Amino acid sequence: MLNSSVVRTQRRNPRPLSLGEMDCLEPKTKNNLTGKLLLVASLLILAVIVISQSSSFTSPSAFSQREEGVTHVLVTGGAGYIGSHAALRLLRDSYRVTIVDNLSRGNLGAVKTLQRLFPQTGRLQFIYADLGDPIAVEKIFSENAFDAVMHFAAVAYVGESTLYPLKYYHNITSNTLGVLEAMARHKVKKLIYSSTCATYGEPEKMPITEDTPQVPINPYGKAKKMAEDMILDFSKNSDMAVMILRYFNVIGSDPGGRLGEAPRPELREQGRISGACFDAARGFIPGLQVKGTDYKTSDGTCIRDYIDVTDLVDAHVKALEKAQPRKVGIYNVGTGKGRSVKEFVEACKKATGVEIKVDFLPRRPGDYAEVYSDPTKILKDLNWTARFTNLQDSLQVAWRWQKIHPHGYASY
Ligand SMILES: O=c1ccn([C@@H]2O[C@H](COP(=O)(O)OP(=O)(O)O[C@H]3OC[C@@H](O)[C@H](O)[C@H]3O)[C@@H](O)[C@H]2O)c(=O)[nH]1
Repeated sequence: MLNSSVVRTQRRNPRPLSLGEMDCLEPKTKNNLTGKLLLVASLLILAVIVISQSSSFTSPSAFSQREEGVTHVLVTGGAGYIGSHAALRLLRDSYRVTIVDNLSRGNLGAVKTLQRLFPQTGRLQFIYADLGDPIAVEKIFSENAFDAVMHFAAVAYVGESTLYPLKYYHNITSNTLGVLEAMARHKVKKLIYSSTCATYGEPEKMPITEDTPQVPINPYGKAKKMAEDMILDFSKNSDMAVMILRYFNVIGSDPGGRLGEAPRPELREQGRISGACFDAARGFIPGLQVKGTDYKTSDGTCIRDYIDVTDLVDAHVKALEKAQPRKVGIYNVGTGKGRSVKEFVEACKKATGVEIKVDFLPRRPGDYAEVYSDPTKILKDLNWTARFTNLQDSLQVAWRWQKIHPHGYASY
């Protein structure tokens, strides 16, 4: 729920937002009086902006034209955990970035942080829009000259996908189709697509190479696989440069402490192991629930390949640089090492310094026993390899941010 009709209009008719306007997108408070005061303040801010045509407001025209030597990247889902880290890296490397996000899973605080870090006109703009809205998507592509798209925007919880499969097919598969069609209409030449190891399902042979058959076993993996298939079919008769990155399990956060993975209390039941670990360490939940102890693995718990978000965004930038017209590159992005959930829990205890209580539960629907990557191809082709491979260190970096932001970007 957002706090003004202005905001609803904004999502239907998207345009870049200034920092002041972004305040209108903050979640509605439960306290009525505070809510009304916020609404009045927001409207006043909007009025001031409209009257003064604020000079600090990043000019949209800078984004509507190409500039020699500057690559303009549309980062969908750029307010989210991985997307915001990618935007930070792109901005650091002097790319021009347009973030599009519907803030359903993303965080305005991440965008504001980026705006504060990169206040220069023409570097970063934020558009509040839903990729499921074809009119909004067309407007975004017709008013901006993108050189590339990094398509992160997606719901991404395996457990949730088993409960609400249609949400996943809509948000992942259908929205990717919309983005792809808009890219084709507006001749955007490069696509870096966020795919997942969940597209492989439960392979018989480990480690997983890019040639391992994709047999997804949950709606999340199936929705991503269908999106991949659409992209691959389209690319057969297109000059688009395509890179499909299949991430393994992403952890960690910006070593500079500027960004992190904001907790999502409303999705706690379906959340990822890293979020559960930090919630348990903070005392927000009574303990960490290990879901499944009877898998055919060394200690009975699932094996995953945990990849640090800093390494992951590095893979994106390398993919962007190396993407070639009429070519598709498909790469696993992982460390090549499998760690059990029990090992993860031990690393989490050490990283947080909290003796977390652990409960052992039955299996979670949609889970596969063991996945870890063979990252040989990405090393060979893109000269990329994971550098942050110590689980405890990655969790410690993330914990530093989590401790300062127990309620995500809302808490300072
Ligand atoms: O509270 C929890 C959460 C998770 N787990 C277990 O931890 C393991 C990892 O689960 P997560 O939910 O963190 O991650 P998943 O492996 O299901 O998928 C993850 O990796 C691939 C990405 O593309 C997905 O977006 C991401 O959700 C599973 O075995 C799961 O059952 C728990 O034991 N307890």
